[in-house]
Amino acid sequence: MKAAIIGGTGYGAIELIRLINQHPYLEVGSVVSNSQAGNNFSESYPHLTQIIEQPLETFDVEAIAKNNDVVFLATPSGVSSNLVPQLMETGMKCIDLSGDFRLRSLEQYEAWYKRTPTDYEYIKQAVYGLSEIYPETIKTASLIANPGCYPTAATLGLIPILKTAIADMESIIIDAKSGVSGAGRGLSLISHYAEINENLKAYKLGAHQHIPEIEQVLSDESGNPTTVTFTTHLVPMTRGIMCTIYLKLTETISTKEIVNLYNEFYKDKPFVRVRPEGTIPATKEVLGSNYCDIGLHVDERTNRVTIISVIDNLVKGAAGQAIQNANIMFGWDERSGLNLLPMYP
Ligand SMILES: NC(=O)C1=CN([C@@H]2O[C@H](COP(=O)(O)OP(=O)(O)OC[C@H]3O[C@@H](n4cnc5c(N)ncnc54)[C@H](OP(=O)(O)O)[C@@H]3O)[C@@H](O)[C@H]2O)C=CC1
Ligand SMILES: CC(=O)N[C@@H](CCC(=O)OP(=O)(O)O)C(=O)O
Repeated sequence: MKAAIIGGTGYGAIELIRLINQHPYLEVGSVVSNSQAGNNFSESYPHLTQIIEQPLETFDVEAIAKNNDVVFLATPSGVSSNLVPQLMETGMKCIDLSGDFRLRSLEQYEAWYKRTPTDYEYIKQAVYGLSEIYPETIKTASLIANPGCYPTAATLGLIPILKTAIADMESIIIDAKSGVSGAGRGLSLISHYAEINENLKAYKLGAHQHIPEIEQVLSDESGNPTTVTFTTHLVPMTRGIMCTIYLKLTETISTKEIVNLYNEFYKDKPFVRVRPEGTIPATKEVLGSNYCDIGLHVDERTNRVTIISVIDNLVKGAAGQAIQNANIMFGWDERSGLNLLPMYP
């Protein structure tokens, strides 16, 4: 099956190509670029010389529909919302990595993304692609809103405990850190070498576009309107996200019991690894892989639990989860093309 990739020279696209290139049922089809159409792909990414040698194409809906079976959009928010309706009209299935189809409320989208939302018709059709939690709806979807990188790590870390009666729902704090590839390939002051090297920055306090996305998922999964305090930080590394999550417990429970609870919740989910009591995951332990690793610790003095959830932002946080969703949509083993050992060191 051929996969078209839009936003061809960005980091999400290049990661999709890496994964599709070794997928048993998918192959790289059209690679579409707004800025580099006509150039050879390996001019943008010389590390793929003699591996992906094909011209970057302009966005031509008919050609994409004729030559491909599925489309991955690795385009920014505000761009995907223009392209997806055109692609869907041809009957193609779309998996969108941007935030354009994730929020059910148009008002929330406008308020947090500061942009005009897409047509509600498409929001209604979009299925939120958190693979471990919504496999049944993903199976029948025509449009997947692939989750944001921070929301993937945060919600996978929180959902099992929110399903119990032991979580104080008003006490959730998510302290999140990302490597700079999370900001994409485009140049910006925040990720400029001299600005981020040997530096640690908090950003978008109380204003991050992932706040309503996290709250939407947690509200759905807990059955109660849920708010969170969510703070993002940029750290001087290339890949990786760590969410350190704190919440108060309403009952006494040991670390061992909570680890058991998470193990039970994720027992059939190959990409979530719950760490044994006493071991705490680090970003490097999931680097280049589709794993989300979760570590847990109950502080019996304060009756708070600390949850550490780590992913590679470009894999489980973007392209890897998009492939996992394609696997579920097309009825393949969800691990197809994703049997990647983390790269260490
Ligand atoms: N980086 C990450 O860790 C994650 C990213 N995402 C989301 O995935 C999407 C892609 O992100 P990422 O690859 O990192 O970003 P990049 O900035 O690296 O790439 C986005 C690409 O989209 C294309 N593009 C940019 N502006 C326009 C435009 N106006 N019209 C058409 N195409 C345009 C460009 O490629 P070209 O000129 O070749 O078309 C650009 O390289 C974004 O929506 C992002 O929010 C989601 C989760 C994690
Ligand atoms: C490090 C960094 O800058 N990360 C980005 C994540 C962007 C992203 O992937 O978000 P959407 O897909 O929701 O647009 C940020 O914090 O905005």
